[in-house]
Amino acid sequence: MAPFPCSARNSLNGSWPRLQAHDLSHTSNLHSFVMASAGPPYISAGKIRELVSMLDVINVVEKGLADFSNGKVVQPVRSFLNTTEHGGFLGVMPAYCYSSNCLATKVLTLYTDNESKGVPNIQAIVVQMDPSTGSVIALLDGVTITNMRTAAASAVALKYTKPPQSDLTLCIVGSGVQARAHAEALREICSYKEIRVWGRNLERIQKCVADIGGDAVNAKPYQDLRTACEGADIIVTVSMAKEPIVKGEWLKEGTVILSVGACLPDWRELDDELMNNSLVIVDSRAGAMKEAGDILLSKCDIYAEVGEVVAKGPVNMETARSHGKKFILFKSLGLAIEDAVTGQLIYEKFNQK
Ligand SMILES: NC(=O)C1=CN([C@@H]2O[C@H](COP(=O)(O)OP(=O)(O)OC[C@H]3O[C@@H](n4cnc5c(N)ncnc54)[C@H](O)[C@@H]3O)[C@@H](O)[C@H]2O)C=CC1
Ligand SMILES: O=C(O)C1=NCCCC1
Repeated sequence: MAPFPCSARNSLNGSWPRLQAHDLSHTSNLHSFVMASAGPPYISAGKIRELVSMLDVINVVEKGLADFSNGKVVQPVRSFLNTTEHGGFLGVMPAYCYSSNCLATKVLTLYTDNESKGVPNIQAIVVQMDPSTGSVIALLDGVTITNMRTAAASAVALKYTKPPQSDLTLCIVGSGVQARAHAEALREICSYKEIRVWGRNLERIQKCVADIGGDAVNAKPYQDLRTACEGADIIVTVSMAKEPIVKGEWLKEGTVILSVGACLPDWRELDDELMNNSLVIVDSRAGAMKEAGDILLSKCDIYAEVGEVVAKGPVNMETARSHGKKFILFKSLGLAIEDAVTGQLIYEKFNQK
């Protein structure tokens, strides 16, 4: 049955009035009563971190990506509108998947210089619905979900492309929110002899290094980007750059690049040499052909979707070399299904408590 009696919601203004006595006759369980009287729960950042681990999120995102590439997900390429006068964007990201029993939409805003205003550059809310009725079952903190599922998607890509050696050097390009989330998620997949963190501002790099775990995880600050990239086995780019900042000529053969920034068609983080020498794996071909500036402007080829790689098995440098490539690169743009499966997992754990 629906999680709340029809009469509990005011159909004119969509508000959630308090339960009326006569509604109880339609209400057969406590869950329905609570939903009807208080409206859908809001699951906060702190609660989300209590309910799910990064590994939990990596596991559901891996299945979500495989389902996506297998045609089991209904999801349009997201739509972005510009708030031109304020230099920002609003994005809407709906997804439905029968096999993961999830229906959700994320609404997000992307601004690039909110720091001076004391708010994050990316803000979001996830609206989770019951696929069988369309009823809203929860509102969830979308910033935490975005941080965790984005880093989880990169972790899935790394799981299927990781270099064979055991003591790896990870270079993180950017020292913001995603830098921290990626340090956490990528440590679930490999161990590192050094984690290099590059940024433009020493104080912020040092803060990021400390937040990641400092000496305990061999994290070190780097102020020169070329030095940070040279010799790295894995490079994750999580900056707000709009021009290419990482150059292919700096990298050693066999480097795995997880490219997370530059999510708009005229934004870049990586130069043409890097893109054209990489075996490129994307989260969504359709998304990449609309939004990925590094792919569109370098005119590089796309090898596969990461969900196809999950289904078929790991890709290594032998595959890359057989395609005439020196690097393996995952281009992440962010998919609504990643939010939907993560939101559903959090909602289910919330209800088990
Ligand atoms: N693929 C995906 O699913 C997602 C991608 N993103 C992208 O990841 C990137 C990082 O996001 P957050 O960590 O949340 O942002 P943030 O604002 O917390 O951090 C951005 C970092 O980039 C640096 N930066 C800003 N302008 C730069 C420039 N011109 N050159 C070099 N560095 C610059 C900042 O100093 C900061 O260290 C953004 O490009 C964002 O759009 C974010 C969420 C999801
Ligand atoms: O998928 C997301 O969420 C985002 N992708 C690109 C940048 C803004 C957030």
